[in-house]
Amino acid sequence: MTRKGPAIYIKICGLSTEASVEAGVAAGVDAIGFVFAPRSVRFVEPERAATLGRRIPEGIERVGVFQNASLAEVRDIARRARLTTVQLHGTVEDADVHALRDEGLRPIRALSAASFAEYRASARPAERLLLDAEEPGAGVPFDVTALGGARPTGFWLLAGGLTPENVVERIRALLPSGVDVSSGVESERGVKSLARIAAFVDAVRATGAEPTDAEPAAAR
Ligand SMILES: O=C(O)c1ccccc1NCC(=O)[C@H](O)[C@H](O)COP(=O)(O)O
Repeated sequence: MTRKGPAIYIKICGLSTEASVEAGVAAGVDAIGFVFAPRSVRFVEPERAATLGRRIPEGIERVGVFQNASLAEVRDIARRARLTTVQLHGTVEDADVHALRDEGLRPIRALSAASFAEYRASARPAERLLLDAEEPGAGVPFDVTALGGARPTGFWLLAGGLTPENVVERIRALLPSGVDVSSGVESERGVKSLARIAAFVDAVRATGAEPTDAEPAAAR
């Protein structure tokens, strides 16, 4: 793959320390994610995320990760954590996505690869998507055949079990606009490895790959 346009978008997720945020920024990521799912080992309080977010330069998205959260909860945490972006797992109402977008947040709808066919058949307007394994944040890649040969037509992130070792192969197989990683850049569950963050970003950038689809203008 030779680079002809902008680089593949990279999001590192589940950060909770200054050192890991600084490692992501230094490596040149496009987005840093904070997990607000209460039972997650990676959960951070919104105020802690706001403090960490002060180390993130403008232009890098500060993403809040939610699972089955109400619109009121997402709004409240987005304000307290100073988020630019919300990543919505679980049951997600279309009206909530539209409302959050209208309020200036940048929603990413997370779908399991297995549910993508049903989503695609619903012919919704363009929105940013993340295709993930059945259990988010578990470090397990999804079976590519679950997509039935289809893939999103707009901006979309590939997630689920990515690592510095497999990300190039997964990009080549699925041609996403960007990639999202959490477990694969950890030394143990919930503990980010600064060396693996750098190795992951280096591996993606070394492909010279360009995103396959532009981000929908309405989502910018
Ligand atoms: O990280 C969690 O514990 C988590 C909990 C609930 C919903 C989402 C969660 N994480 C999302 C992510 O970390 C990533 O967006 C994605 O699932 C990739 O995770 P991984 O397979 O660990 O790289």
